[in-house]
Amino acid sequence: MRKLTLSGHGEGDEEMVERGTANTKMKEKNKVTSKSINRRLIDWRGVRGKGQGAGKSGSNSSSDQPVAMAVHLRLSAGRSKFEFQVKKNFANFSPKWAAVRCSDSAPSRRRYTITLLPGDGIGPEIVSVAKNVLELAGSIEGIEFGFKEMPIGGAALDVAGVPLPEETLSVAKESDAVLLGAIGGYKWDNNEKQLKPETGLLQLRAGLKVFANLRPATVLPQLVDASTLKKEVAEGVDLMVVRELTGGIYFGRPRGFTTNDNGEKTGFNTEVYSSSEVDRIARVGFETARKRHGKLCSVDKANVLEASMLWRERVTEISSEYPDVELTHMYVDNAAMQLLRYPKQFDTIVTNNIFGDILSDEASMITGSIGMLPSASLGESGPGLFEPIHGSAPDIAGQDKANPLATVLSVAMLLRYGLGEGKAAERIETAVLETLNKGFRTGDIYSAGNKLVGCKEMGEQVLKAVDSRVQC
Ligand SMILES: NC(=O)c1ccc[n+]([C@@H]2O[C@H](COP(=O)([O-])OP(=O)(O)OC[C@H]3O[C@@H](n4cnc5c(N)ncnc54)[C@H](O)[C@@H]3O)[C@@H](O)[C@H]2O)c1
Ligand SMILES: CC(C)[C@H](C(=O)O)[C@@H](O)C(=O)O
Repeated sequence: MRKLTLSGHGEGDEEMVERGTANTKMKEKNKVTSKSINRRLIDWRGVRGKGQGAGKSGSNSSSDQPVAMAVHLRLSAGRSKFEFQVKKNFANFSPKWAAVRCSDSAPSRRRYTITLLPGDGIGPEIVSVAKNVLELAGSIEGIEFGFKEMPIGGAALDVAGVPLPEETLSVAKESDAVLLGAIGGYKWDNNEKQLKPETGLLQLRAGLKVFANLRPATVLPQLVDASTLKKEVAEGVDLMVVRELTGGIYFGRPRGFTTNDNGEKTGFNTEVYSSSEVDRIARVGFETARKRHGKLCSVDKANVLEASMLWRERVTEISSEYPDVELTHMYVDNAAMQLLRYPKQFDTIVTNNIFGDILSDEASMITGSIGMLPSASLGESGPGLFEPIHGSAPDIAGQDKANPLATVLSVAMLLRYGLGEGKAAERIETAVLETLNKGFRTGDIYSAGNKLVGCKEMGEQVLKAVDSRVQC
């Protein structure tokens, strides 16, 4: 199988031809209807904290904790294939006191294969914590996991010479869900394009066809003081960025380097979207908004860019399928400003690949830290990809300073959206809130009066909180 390659040197390039052919095939394949999206993404419900009111659907968390996770979205029926390609001795991976419990009382045991991609920098530290939490919450709910750890990014470059070895992609494709830490680091920053860790991540997203990236940004009541915004601005913020993930300027052709008429080196990229690509992400945006508070803001740059003009045209067209959702449009420069001025005006934002990348990082700081924000990337079929939105944080790697909660919450998204295991997901989210209620804080979310802990200790505390809620 030939891998999708990402670098190029302009028109006529072989890789561009390959991409062009793929695009034509995609056009035929990607006639995504709201029915088919509903098949995969059903029952999205806003879950609000105490005193914040229920979501539009009227659902409330069953927990009595001040749950304020932005949106809970459940996948339809569980997976049908439970093959275990990988046999592992789970005892070696379990946290020291987390034995499998309640197995007799669990209605049925389910098994899933998870691909772990720790990656670089803080990636291995945070994935190790999240894996333990996943295993414990799963065991309590009668779920067994088979894990296969594979290299990606700089770690893969070091062992295999490429940022996404073919085996990593095929193992990921065969699994039920993929958990990624982060990729990248100083060591590989000056590598040529094809040999950058980031290229491996983009190849993974393209290979898994995960076009819809959900990035919830919720200001938890416990962390309102960690926000860099004033309390009255940050308090109660609960928004979801729906980012298109496999198109736009990240993947558009032509791209590359050339020399202009003055003999100067130039670099160029192409922002390109087809109608079907916009339509399918727009529908995910509308479905998300419909299950939250019924407000969708489409962010573009339609005053300047043709790709954004098409984006706005298609989103407006698709809105006729969702008369119950209030659609607004905003230019990205204004959206960046409005996020800081009055973030509570946003419910669901749908936007392209690059604007979503930037706006979700911006939104993360409203919540206190980028170390808190999880994400789920989903396609029409196949395994989802779950990762924190932050990077490999090389400045703190190996120092036990990383906040593992974004990855722990990504594991909750994996359970809910990737496997349809909502109870286990809720167990983890509640445990995170309890841990914060007890005052445990990593450095990035620390404020006076709380207990400063490292990555490992934070993980141990979340495990204790998961464990304390066992009811056999
Ligand atoms: N999905 C990914 O794997 C991903 C995402 C973004 C950046 N990157 C890569 O990561 C590398 C570093 O990029 P960057 O510095 O621009 O962004 P970054 O997100 O890695 O770090 C930005 C800042 O946030 C802090 N930070 C990030 N995550 C944290 C956590 N969990 N706990 C505490 N603090 C945290 C870092 O210490 C740093 O000060 C680059 O190679 C970049 O390409 C990877
Ligand atoms: C590392 C990079 C390729 C990636 C992106 O731009 O999508 C990152 O910023 C992210 O948000 O996951």
